[in-house]
Amino acid sequence: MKNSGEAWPPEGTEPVAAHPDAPGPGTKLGVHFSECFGCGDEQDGGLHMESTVGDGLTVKSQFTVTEAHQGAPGLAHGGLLACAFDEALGSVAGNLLRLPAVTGRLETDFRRPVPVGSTLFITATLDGMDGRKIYVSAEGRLDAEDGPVAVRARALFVTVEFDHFTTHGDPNAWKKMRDSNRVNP
Ligand SMILES: CCCCCCCCCCCC(=O)SCCNC(=O)CCNC(=O)[C@H](O)C(C)(C)COP(=O)(O)OP(=O)(O)OC[C@H]1O[C@@H](n2cnc3c(N)ncnc32)[C@H](O)[C@@H]1OP(=O)(O)O
Repeated sequence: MKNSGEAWPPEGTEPVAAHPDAPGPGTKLGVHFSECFGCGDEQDGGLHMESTVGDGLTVKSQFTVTEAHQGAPGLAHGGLLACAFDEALGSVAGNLLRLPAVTGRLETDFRRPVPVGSTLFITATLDGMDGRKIYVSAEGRLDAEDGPVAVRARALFVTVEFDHFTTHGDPNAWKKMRDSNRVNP
């Protein structure tokens, strides 16, 4: 991944294999939580991203930019693009490792404007782990798998215990997510 700044992944990162129970290449991932801003189908203003496991340690996601996602007129808001990458990067970490984790650090490089009506084809890759630290990176191409690169991102996710979500979040929403059988705690 050609980002600016230091080497990626950092020294000390170890390669990882997908969890034996991780979904295989070609598996459509669906919605992990119906109210998630990134993928939820009960979140009207959300990004409604769709993701599929790719080859190797990748997840492929698509995000179509609508008028609800504008910053400048006719162009996607950079913060929402960062959100799309947070979702894609979290999906590759969570689905392939089957570990609960949260975003600790997220970097984005915006290389081209992303117009309303366009679709970003995002490929997120699991780069490795160092203890609780999970390193992931992604690039988003405009309107086709082989379109021009519009956004690159990389992130550090940190594994947490499940009580992170019930202690700091909404236990009832967590129960709703478990009951929907869309995530595997
Ligand atoms: C099927 C499922 C689908 C799942 C699909 C999911 C898709 C959804 C994706 C959206 C995900 C999100 O937005 S999550 C929401 C946004 N993120 C958050 O709310 C996280 C808020 N932050 C925190 O709760 C905390 O800071 C933690 C948990 C990240 C870390 O706290 P901690 O548990 O006390 O651990 P701590 O010792 O501080 O950090 C552990 C190690 O990580 C390093 N570390 C921590 N933060 C950073 C950082 N920003 N930059 C560099 N390094 C960091 C530390 O130096 C340390 O390294 P060393 O000493 O070990 O070397």
